[in-house]
Amino acid sequence: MKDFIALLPKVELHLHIEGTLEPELMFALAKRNNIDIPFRTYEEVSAAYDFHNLQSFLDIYYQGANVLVNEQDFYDLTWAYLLRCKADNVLHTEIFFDPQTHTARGIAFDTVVNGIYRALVQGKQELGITSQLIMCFLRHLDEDDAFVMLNHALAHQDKIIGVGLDSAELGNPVEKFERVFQQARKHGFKSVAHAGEEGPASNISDALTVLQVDRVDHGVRCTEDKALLAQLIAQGTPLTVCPLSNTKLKVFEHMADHNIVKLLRQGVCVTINSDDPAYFGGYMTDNFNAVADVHPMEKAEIAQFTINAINASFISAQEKQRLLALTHSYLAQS
Ligand SMILES: Nc1ncnc2[nH]cnc12
Ligand SMILES: [Zn+2]
Repeated sequence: MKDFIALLPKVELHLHIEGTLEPELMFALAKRNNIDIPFRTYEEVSAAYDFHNLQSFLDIYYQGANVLVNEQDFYDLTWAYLLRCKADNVLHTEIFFDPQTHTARGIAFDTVVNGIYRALVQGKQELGITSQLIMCFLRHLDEDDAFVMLNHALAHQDKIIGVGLDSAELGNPVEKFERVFQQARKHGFKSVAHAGEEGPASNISDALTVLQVDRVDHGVRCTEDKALLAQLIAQGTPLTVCPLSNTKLKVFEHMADHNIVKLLRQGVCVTINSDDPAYFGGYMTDNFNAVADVHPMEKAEIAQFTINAINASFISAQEKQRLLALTHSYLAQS
């Protein structure tokens, strides 16, 4: 099955670009920008990446992002991720970025977006990988700050397809962001939100009713509410699930406990994604393998994750047809 997974066409819908910062690039950028980081060796990094919940990860993740200063740094980060996509046969990717992590340190919004976007344009030209950008609001910050970001995003609407919501779920209900999401939707942005990762199933319902999101990021705790689960199936609401992230952050103790395959078989539109691959131990192919290793599946079931991701993506109907045809033909040949 490993060979089948390696060459399977893939679409990624849940990827934080700041979460692709590999230790090697972190060291190089720290040196280039003269930034102090608390690690000197790979051993120190891997010891620090021993997370017990979401917050213990977020503390390290925001600290790592401090090495990103200039446009070239954001370009280098994104280009390195696109090379991983190429290696994993990811044909299309929808990438989150967290501007507030950078503007709070005095980095201009334009520096962040322009650096990332330059790599994405090159990725399309040289690697044939298509992409979209989704700007996330940090849910531990306030509404005013989110509106400042939305105004920045409006000036870059040619580059940004949607808005999202990430960071600490517990203690930060979505109501704070109802108006900013409403405004974003009025301007034509798509919307997504992290919900039901660490927080209860009611956070998923709130993301759907209060924020009216097009997709739910994670959403794995939907099984705690049978009516919600039935609604997700009936409405075909996509969940962007991140298996290695979930076990690293102890949402599930072991991959064998993970509910993604059960959800797939129940007819939920679940997809496989890497979230913050530099921190969680793997990119797309690694995530597919981690699931398939302990949850035996037919090839058609594994390919269904890609089919779901294509259908759930923010690409044109024509582009969806092209990717679906590629995936079906790969499955038929193998
Ligand atoms: N898994 C995750 N949950 C919430 N916020 C995040 N930011 C980066 N990764 C995240
Ligand atoms: Zn995430």
